Amino acid sequence: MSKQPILYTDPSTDELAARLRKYVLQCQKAAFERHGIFQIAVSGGSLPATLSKALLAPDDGTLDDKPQFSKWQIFFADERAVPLDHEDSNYGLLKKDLLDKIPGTSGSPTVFPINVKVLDNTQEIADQYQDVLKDNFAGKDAVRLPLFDLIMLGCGPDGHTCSLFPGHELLREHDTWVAPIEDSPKPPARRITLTLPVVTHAEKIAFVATGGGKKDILKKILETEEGQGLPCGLVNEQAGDKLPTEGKPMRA
Ligand SMILES: O=C1O[C@H](COP(=O)(O)O)[C@@H](O)[C@H](O)[C@H]1O
Repeated sequence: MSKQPILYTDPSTDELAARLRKYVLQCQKAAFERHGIFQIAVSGGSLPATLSKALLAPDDGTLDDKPQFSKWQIFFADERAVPLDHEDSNYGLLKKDLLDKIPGTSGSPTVFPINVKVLDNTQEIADQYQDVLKDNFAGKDAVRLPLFDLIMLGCGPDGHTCSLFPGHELLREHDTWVAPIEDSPKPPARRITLTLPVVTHAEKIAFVATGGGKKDILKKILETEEGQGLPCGLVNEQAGDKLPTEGKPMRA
């Protein structure tokens, strides 16, 4: 059995949100100390709603730190090849659930959506998104892989994460940072995704999974050899000590 990731379980999304807030703010602090900005990648699915709950908690004066959104750069761990206002767009979801709700006084993050002018060409969307990453990660061509301060991931019921699906050839992609996928088993079929080496290279990685529907797949990922070969299992395996370590870990 491979080394286990640190796992936390919370009885409700409110408690999960509070824990996530604390964790994100720790990562923000560390990132500011390292380089003055906070560069993160986020997933779609259920994550934006949880993130919104975590980050937009009302300020009752008891919180010791706040998100300093004006120093945040937000990229997408994966995105679907659809217009940004389409219901399947991960950007659209983040905008609706989080970005549109950030109070004006909190500052605005810099957000990097895909270029919708090239929507018909998935390879071109991926190539241009990779260029966006190259432009925003110091050293540019000299950098082997972009170093996100934090990547927040979802876990699909089949064990997929980003748009990396079980058994798909993209799991073996090591030459590019951002790859197109034309045959996603979960609609829509055309998407782009960060590749596994980019995800596992991040300074910190957090899976955020909510709801009883995730119980079986999490058990499989954490407790079976088959599960370790699923995309979420591969991230766990390769990410090592990048997973959250603060607090008291619990088994599901
Ligand atoms: O298709 C996708 O699904 C995963 C998992 O979504 P969830 O609703 O089960 O949290 C998501 O992380 C990914 O970004 C999205 O494109």
